[in-house]
Amino acid sequence: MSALLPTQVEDHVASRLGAGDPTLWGPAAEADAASHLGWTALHETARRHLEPLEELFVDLRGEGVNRVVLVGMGGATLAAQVICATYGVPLVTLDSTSPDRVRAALAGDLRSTVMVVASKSGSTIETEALRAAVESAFTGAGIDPRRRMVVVTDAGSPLEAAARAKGCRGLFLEDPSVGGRFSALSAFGLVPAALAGVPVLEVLDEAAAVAESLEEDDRANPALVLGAALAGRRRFLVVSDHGSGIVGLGDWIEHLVGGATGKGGKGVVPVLAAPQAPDLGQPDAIDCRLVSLSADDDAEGPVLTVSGTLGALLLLWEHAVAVTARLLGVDPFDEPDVESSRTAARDLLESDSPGPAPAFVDDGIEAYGTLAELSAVTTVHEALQTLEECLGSDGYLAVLAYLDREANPSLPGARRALAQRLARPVTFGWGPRYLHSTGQLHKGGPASGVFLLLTADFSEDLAIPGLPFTFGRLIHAQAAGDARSLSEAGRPVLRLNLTDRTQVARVAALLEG
Ligand SMILES: O=P(O)(O)OC[C@H]1O[C@H](O)[C@H](O)[C@@H](O)[C@@H]1O
Repeated sequence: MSALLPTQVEDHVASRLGAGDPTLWGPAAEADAASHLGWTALHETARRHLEPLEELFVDLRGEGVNRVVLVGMGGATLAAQVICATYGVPLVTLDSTSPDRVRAALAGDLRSTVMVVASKSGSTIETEALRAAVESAFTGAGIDPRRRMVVVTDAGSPLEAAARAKGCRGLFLEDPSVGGRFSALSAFGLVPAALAGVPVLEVLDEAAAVAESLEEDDRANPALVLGAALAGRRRFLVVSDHGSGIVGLGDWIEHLVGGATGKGGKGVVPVLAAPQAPDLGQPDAIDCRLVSLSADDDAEGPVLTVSGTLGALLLLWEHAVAVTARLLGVDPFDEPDVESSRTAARDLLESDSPGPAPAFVDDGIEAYGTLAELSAVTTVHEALQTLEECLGSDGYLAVLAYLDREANPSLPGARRALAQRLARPVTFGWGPRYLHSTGQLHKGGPASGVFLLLTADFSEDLAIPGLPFTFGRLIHAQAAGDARSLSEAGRPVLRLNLTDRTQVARVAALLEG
């Protein structure tokens, strides 16, 4: 697995990365890399946030405010979720445009709530819509939203300007040179976690304790070992947690690996799985086990075992994936295929057209797709078979559910049986969340994925204050927009729209076969 390792040592990749050398990914990526390498020093530079954070924490607690609702998408929220979950500290993350999910988050106790709005760009549509919804809920409850809103964004973003104009309770600015997928140890990871009650200095200290070793041009450097292993022949990274104690790290790894490597037809496809998942039987799968620091590595066969403290692991994976991107010959910091879905969703929101009619309706489930074969089928069962027949011997199936994750907790469980039945890796993502995680990879990575999108009609929609469409319309436009860009990228896509949410169980049973 480590055939690629010696050249990384000879090329001084680790020390050059530590020194912020933008030439590491080749001439085409140099300009982009030059403005995205601030993350390698975050374990030191992010300490500037700690004092103001502590003051704000004490003030808010003094007012009885101890519930943190984090509003944001992808890299703006995933690290804070891992940090809070690992420390066992509650954090409510609002990263869904499902009307049901938004309504549920707003139904919590607003008197004890502070909202953290996190967005690097400050212009992500979901974040904007969710911020408006939470703000209006505060106002409706007789609470001044400015006193309960903390903003984390890049210096100079439109969100900074809006936060200043409004006069919100806290404003934490991050350095725009920190690449979004590499921002775990920045204000994006630290601010929500600290306000929720995590002693975040510990996380920075853990990262600082390993930082030097990750920059050593040495064959034993774990970032080089991991980075080289991910860039080998095997294209599926099956990540399973064997008691690492780091809760939710897989979701964060999925976003980092998918977004940083999945482009130009290349990339590593992350698959989050339980131990002994059927996906591991495939010859092109890497068995990557997250283990606890004390675990013995007694695994047999080609297995990657990764352990460390939380801060160390966040920094290790960032360094490793930057190395993998170099070996694959891609720019880890760009996302050339993310915009197409956003544009398609915007077009759909602006259009008055009702959109294409379903290919067929089977007992209340509407099937949409561009596969020519769909015109010959009339049942969901046959449509799924048609999609599955598109799966090549090097392919994967992605199930992408634009549903309320809290209301459908068992749906991801269908993944295992499906992987067993298809004898190919299967990934599962919640929409629109995955658009900001594996969305880049699905459209721009290896052209071997086939896609099943699940959407649903909502019995009760929800208005978005200040925007001319509802959350229900937004989530449908996002799903249909991604289906369109996946099809345009040549990927087989089937979208099933459930007109009644009880049909989730029927679809899950069909998937399990
Ligand atoms: O932080 P924001 O600018 O709101 O961006 C949120 C997310 O948007 C995009 O989808 C990127 O692919 C993600 O890496 C990013 O985390």
